[in-house]
Amino acid sequence: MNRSIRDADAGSAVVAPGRLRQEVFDTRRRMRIGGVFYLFGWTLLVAYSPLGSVYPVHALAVAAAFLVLAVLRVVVRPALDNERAHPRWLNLQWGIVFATAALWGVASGLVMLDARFAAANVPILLCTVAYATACAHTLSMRRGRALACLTLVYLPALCVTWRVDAGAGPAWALLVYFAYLVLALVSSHREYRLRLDLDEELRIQRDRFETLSRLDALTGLANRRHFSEALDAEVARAHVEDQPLALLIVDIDHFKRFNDTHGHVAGDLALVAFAQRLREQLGERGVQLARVGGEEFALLLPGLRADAAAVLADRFRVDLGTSPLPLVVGADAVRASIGVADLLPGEMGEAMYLRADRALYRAKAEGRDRVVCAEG
Ligand SMILES: Nc1nc2c(ncn2[C@@H]2O[C@H](COP(=O)(O)OP(=O)(O)OP(=O)(O)O)[C@@H](O)[C@H]2O)c(=O)[nH]1
Repeated sequence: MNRSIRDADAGSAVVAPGRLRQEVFDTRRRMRIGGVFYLFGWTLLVAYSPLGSVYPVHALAVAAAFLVLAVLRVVVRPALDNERAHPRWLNLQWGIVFATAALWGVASGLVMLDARFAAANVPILLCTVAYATACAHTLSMRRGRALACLTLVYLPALCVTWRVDAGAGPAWALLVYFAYLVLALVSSHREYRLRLDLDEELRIQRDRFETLSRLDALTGLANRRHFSEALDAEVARAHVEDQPLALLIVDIDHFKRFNDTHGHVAGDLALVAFAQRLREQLGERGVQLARVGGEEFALLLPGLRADAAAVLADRFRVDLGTSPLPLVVGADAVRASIGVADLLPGEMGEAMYLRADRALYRAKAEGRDRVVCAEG
């Protein structure tokens, strides 16, 4: 898991989509308003030194650049649903942040070098320390990039302080604080990665539970809950595309007797073998094969009318007799009754299911081991 962030830092796109999406979300949230503070800091040092009157055009140009960069941070939005655009957006956003940090570092360093603007030194140092601290704590999504930002903001002021201050005390203090910031960045990056790992683990668990909640544990087919949703979706699609849709409900005959005679375990194995036979013979034709009850299965057949679906169903039924399921020695061949319905104009999935179920009921009532089509 950790590899993905390292890869991302190296510019590779090998990052799990969920993680990348989260990183984009965090980057947006953490970087959005940061540019405004640089503009504020620059305004402060222009206001507290003669910089504005000595170099009015330069001072204004730098302020305009900070303003543009601050606005860009806000207006360049990520398309959260377009995962392929995420790496590009991240690079762009980091580019804006690098430009802001470099502009602050160079501009503030040059101002500090000029003795005429000494009054600006204290605001510059305070702002520099504040921005660097923010870099270390809020840009921890990418360690390397955040370190580069931190250095761009901090290093010019540190170097100039070292040069102009005879006692070097403030420079040492700045250096020690820089070391602290690097350590803080490393630690907050580790915590960030840990959080991503936990989030991803939770996402995987949630997806696993979601899948399990839609599966029948015994046969591995979809369960009734999943089938009901698929039925509604297929019915809606069939209506929109004006295509036929058939539904089979397949029920094993006298399964209680089978259980009573051969035991529940043999019954379970029979259900598994029955599901397997359905899968092999009808699974390819149907979009959705599910176990919807104890010994009851359902299958949707898009593009088929009831008569064509009944032909398939009867072939399956006859095959159960001619090629019995491989079951416990001595067990009679498992037989099944099948109800068939096709979609009527404007009909809802529930109503279609009810008609197929009634057809199945008739098949049972008429003696079992047969296919009956629903009345329209
Ligand atoms: N072994 C096993 N039996 C199950 C399972 N689920 C349901 N059954 C059994 O399936 C039987 C269904 O009985 P009935 O509803 O009377 O149906 P039937 O005996 O097949 O009779 P008809 O459907 O009318 O032909 C019951 O005995 C249930 O205990 C299961 O997961 N495993």
